[in-house]
Amino acid sequence: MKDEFEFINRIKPNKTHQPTLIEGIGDDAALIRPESGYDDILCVDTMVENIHFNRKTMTPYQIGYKALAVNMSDIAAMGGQPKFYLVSIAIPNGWTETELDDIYRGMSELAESYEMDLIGGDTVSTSGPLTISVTAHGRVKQDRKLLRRNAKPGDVLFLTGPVGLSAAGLSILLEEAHSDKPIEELTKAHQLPTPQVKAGLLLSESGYRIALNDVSDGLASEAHEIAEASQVHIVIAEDKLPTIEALSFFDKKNVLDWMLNGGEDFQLIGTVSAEHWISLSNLFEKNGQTIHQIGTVSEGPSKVSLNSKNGLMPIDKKGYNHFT
Ligand SMILES: Nc1ncnc2c1ncn2[C@@H]1O[C@H](COP(=O)(O)OP(=O)(O)OP(=O)(O)O)[C@@H](O)[C@H]1O
Ligand SMILES: Cc1ncc(C[n+]2csc(CCOP(=O)(O)O)c2C)c(N)n1
Ligand SMILES: [Mg+2]
Ligand SMILES: [Mg+2]
Ligand SMILES: [Mg+2]
Repeated sequence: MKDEFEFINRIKPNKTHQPTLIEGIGDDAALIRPESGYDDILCVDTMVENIHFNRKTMTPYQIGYKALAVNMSDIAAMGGQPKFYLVSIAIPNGWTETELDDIYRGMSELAESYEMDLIGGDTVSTSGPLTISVTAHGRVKQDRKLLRRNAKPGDVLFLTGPVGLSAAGLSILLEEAHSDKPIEELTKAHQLPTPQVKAGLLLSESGYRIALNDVSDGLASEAHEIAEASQVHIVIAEDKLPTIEALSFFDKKNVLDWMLNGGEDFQLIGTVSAEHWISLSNLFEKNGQTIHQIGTVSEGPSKVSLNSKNGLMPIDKKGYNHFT
């Protein structure tokens, strides 16, 4: 890159969507106006080259798209509507201007479909790997937030869609797993995950008491987070886990491990009272969204078990961990 100022001018959006934006890119910081009746949601997730992606697994466009998608997923997991984002990027030598533009194109095309505005960020050089950190802002109606601590014994455990696809896709991209059958759905799930914003909004608008989490580290790990925050025992029924045909081309043991511990699927896992489950699933059907019951919630102590044909077995918080 010749000059970071020229770069910032290039990535600056030439139009914005959100009426609550007062000042976007260009001053010391962005200004947004709070909206009465809503709480603001703020989150940040970072992607680091060789940890979250490498040159073989993701194109620059996909890196940008996913860096924003994972943050929209956390907004969705709070039941929120995403509104704004900021991007901090540390760029090593060797990345071309075209590649950097492609990273931003990946973000802006995803942002555009949700009318999210880029309102700031930071651009630095680094002697380390490319690192991109996206801060997202969203809003949720006051008192409609969907917290991990909301689960209660007797609840239904649900999932918005199949998991394990991203881990399968990653294994294929890393050439650890192979199949002659069509597997594009798996690699795409890894590279261009869809944040479940519409599902999160439906869950929030339902008005029911809902515990919710997005599947970034793996189904088992996210279920543990709900179990710990709510002090409950979560039971996942193996035969109720939704799947897709492309996963059936792989060894069953691998598939179960991808499903439970793979992560990066960004589906939403949550709980709702048994009383409200049918009307919630009807609401999803009416709105063209999927939701599946995958288990139940019972009295603590907090733990997660898998109910399979071998009986009930406790499962560990074995998902992705950066330091083990
Ligand atoms: N370095 C940090 N400093 C302050 N708070 C942090 C830090 N890292 C995580 N947190 C906070 O800890 C909580 C859990 O974060 P975590 O990153 O595990 O959630 P997540 O984004 O849902 O998961 P993932 O990062 O796997 O997508 C959040 O409230 C987050 O803001
Ligand atoms: C090249 C390559 N190797 C391994 C992985 C797997 N991986 C990395 S981070 C993560 C969990 C979410 O991270 P975080 O907790 O930081 O949100 C997973 C499953 C990958 N994506 N790319
Ligand atoms: Mg995080
Ligand atoms: Mg999350
Ligand atoms: Mg996250």
